[in-house]
Amino acid sequence: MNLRELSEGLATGADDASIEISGLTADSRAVRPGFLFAALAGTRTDGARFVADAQAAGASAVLAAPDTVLETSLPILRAPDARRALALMAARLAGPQPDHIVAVTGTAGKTSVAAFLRQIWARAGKQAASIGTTGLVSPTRTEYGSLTTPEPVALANLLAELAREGVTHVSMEASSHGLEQRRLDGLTLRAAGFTNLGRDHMDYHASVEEYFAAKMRLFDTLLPKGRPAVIFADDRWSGAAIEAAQKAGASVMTVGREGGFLKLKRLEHERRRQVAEIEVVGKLHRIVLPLAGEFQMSNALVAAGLAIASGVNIEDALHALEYLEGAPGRLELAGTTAAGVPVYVDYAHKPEALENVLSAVRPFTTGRVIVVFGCGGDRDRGKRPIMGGIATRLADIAILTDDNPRSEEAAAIRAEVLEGAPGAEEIGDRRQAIREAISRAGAGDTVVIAGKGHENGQTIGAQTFPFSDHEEVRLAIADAPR
Ligand SMILES: CC(=O)N[C@H]1[C@@H](OP(=O)(O)OP(=O)(O)OC[C@H]2O[C@@H](n3ccc(=O)[nH]c3=O)[C@H](O)[C@@H]2O)O[C@H](CO)[C@@H](O)[C@@H]1O[C@H](C)C(=O)N[C@@H](C)C(=O)N[C@H](CCC(=O)O)C(=O)O
Ligand SMILES: Nc1ncnc2c1ncn2[C@@H]1O[C@H](COP(=O)(O)OP(=O)(O)OP(=O)(O)O)[C@@H](O)[C@H]1O
Ligand SMILES: N[C@H](CCC[C@H](N)C(=O)O)C(=O)O
Ligand SMILES: [Mg+2]
Repeated sequence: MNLRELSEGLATGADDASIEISGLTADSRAVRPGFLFAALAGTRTDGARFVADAQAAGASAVLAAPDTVLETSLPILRAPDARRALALMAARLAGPQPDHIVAVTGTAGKTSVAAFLRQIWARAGKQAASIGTTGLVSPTRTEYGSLTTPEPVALANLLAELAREGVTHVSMEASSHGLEQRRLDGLTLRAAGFTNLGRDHMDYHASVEEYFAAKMRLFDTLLPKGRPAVIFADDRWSGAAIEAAQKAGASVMTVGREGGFLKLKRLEHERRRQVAEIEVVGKLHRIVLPLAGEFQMSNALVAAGLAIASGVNIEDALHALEYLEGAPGRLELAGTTAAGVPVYVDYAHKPEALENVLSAVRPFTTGRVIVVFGCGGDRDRGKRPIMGGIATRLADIAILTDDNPRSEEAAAIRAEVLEGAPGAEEIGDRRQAIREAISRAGAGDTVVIAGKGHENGQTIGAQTFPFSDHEEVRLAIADAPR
């Protein structure tokens, strides 16, 4: 595609039809001959500093914001919102995307909703894929991912590839970083969803209001007017989300106990399943959800709402809930000890998630709830004592351990968690902590290993060492004295 076709209506300043553009990137290190390099200001540095590198690597043009100072002989494209222009150009260059793309945002539940929606679609006979924290799952492949919302160029290429492979339905996670950084701006959404808002990423967003506003970009900027916004109705932020979506001209469908479209009338918890009565347009449906934890019922309702919003009929969408499999590492039963103690692995690495998962196991625990938890380094520090408080308040035994310390001193992270968790025991070595929890558990107890979920490595300093909570649980159970 030439520079004129690529930039028409998106950026100005250079529209040379004789320049062929072979690819796009915002990273000078990824530039190949014929690429357009987007020089973007970031959180640590400014892409403008790397224009010479990009040119040396063969870049044919540069895209930048109006006020970015650039020293280069390359043609320069300017756009008021250069990140958005990059996403739109990436989509234009990559080619057609699947017809039905649905994105879900919220502090917790995105991965689960995206996975559930893919499963509902698949059961309805659609060629469906999901993209998010746990990677890509499509009818033909499963790939581990590193970001919750991939970067715009990678995302546009992946979507075009999926479309070529025959995928028609894609569910995606929209993280607040992804929304704020315009990673999803090149997508045309059929519908969008909201689960809840809690504390997270206060290192990145200046305030909760700003964090919420970033999430609302999904409705006010990305979702075409008149399309369905499926909103979980029982959260503290539901009212504000409904208002934002309505203001943006979306067709709002609410789900949950307070839901107007899918209304949860009754819910009975069993150890490994829940029985729900859901009212839809005046009719009551009885559903057995084969997953534990009320939050999974909430996620299932959002997913069913989105499936219906994207064309699945009501009966089929609700019936599909009876076959749902949890996303990997989301309140996932990783093993059962000789004494019959269930050991769950869960990705709770933020306050509300930890609170929810510990509350979810309480109803079917006759003995003690034992939790192994920690906090990652180079992330929101404010959540550390809060999570410490939740663990000691809601578990009978709280064992504090390391998550991914990244560049931080692990002991210093633990010290910050301990400020809010005076009663917690401290075992830095995660493997040891898991073994200790399992060896102490007796009949009637429940063990929760929180924080890392599906992750298959532990990042200490700049290195990631192979580590799986699932594997450690299995080994600990196998080695435990009977
Ligand atoms: C904090 C954050 O979100 N950073 C993202 C952001 O980087 P940035 O623009 O701030 O990067 P920067 O280092 O300041 O560099 C500025 C620019 O110079 C460019 N550069 C830099 C060096 C060089 O040699 N050449 C060059 O061109 C960079 O490519 C960049 O475009 O934009 C980059 C390009 O899109 C992202 O890769 C990067 O994500 C990093 C990898 C990251 O870890 N992000 C995490 C926090 C994240 O996005 N998480 C969310 C949410 C997770 C959750 O909800 O729990 C996710 O969606 O995964
Ligand atoms: N609807 C919900 N309400 C509260 N907590 C939830 C909900 N859904 C999931 N959780 C908790 O949050 C954890 C992460 O769930 P999930 O991966 O589905 O969310 P996410 O929004 O994708 O999170 P992340 O941004 O970390 O990828 C779960 O392991 C569980 O502890
Ligand atoms: N997408 C999240 C994952 C956190 C996972 C947790 N195990 C941690 O390391 O804090 C983030 O980058 O903040
Ligand atoms: Mg996720």
